[in-house]
Amino acid sequence: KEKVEITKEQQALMKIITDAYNRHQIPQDVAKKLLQDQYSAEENFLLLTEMATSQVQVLVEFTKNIPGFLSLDREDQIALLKGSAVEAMFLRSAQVFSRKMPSGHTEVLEERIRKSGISEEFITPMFNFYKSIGELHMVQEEQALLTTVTILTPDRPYVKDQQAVERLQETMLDVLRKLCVLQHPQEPQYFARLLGRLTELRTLSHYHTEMLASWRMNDHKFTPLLCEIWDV
Ligand SMILES: O=C(NC1CCCCC1)[C@H](C1CCCCC1)n1c(-c2ccc(-n3cccn3)nc2)nc2cc(F)c(F)cc21
Repeated sequence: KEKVEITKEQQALMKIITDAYNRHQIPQDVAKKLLQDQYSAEENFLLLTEMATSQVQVLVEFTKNIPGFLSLDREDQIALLKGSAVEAMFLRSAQVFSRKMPSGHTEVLEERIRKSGISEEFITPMFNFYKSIGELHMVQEEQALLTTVTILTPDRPYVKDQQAVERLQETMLDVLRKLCVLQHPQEPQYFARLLGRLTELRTLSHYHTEMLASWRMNDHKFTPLLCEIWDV
């Protein structure tokens, strides 16, 4: 049985990333807001654009804390942020949905999201993803590292020095792999399952432009930042 051990440096790296991940949270809790009231499709769309805009700002702050990120080529930093913003948003949404809530709250939240204005065809893949993330019962270190691995994806459009990004991502994958073995000793395939979710996440993120366009309302308005990030 191979002895898996997280080194001192890896421990420090994990702490930096997890602290940054927890520090850079969405200011106001969107789940609470959705549980409090039922909104129209227009109000929900506005809420989504507000939440997504502040999430991008939070994502930028978070990436500054990823050791090595700021040493990457400046334009590559932008390419990585632009390329991962939608995935990071769906990943965060999945983590919000999977949080332990008082009984019955998750069902109400699911109902509110189903009726929010998103067109039917995207609801199933979205909730399939949310539930598959929930089933993993990730600890916060795993959540933070998984988001970091998503941001450090070398094959995003316009990345010039892919090797530099690959080296950083591999450093994070090594820590995540060890953490998975230590946190889920009964499940040797856990790390592989976790990475499999990133494939599901990329597929879901391909729908996001259509999801926006098909939101049950006319005249979709976006913030300037979202126009940059969402290609709308
Ligand atoms: O605000 C949300 N997510 C934020 C974004 C930033 C980080 C935190 C969460 C939304 C929300 C806006 C109001 C209506 C109802 C949905 N949300 C979503 C969601 C739904 C659709 C999209 N689309 C992206 C492109 C097209 N659709 N994105 C996120 N899933 C959620 C899961 C929750 F538990 C949940 F609580 C909210 C969730």
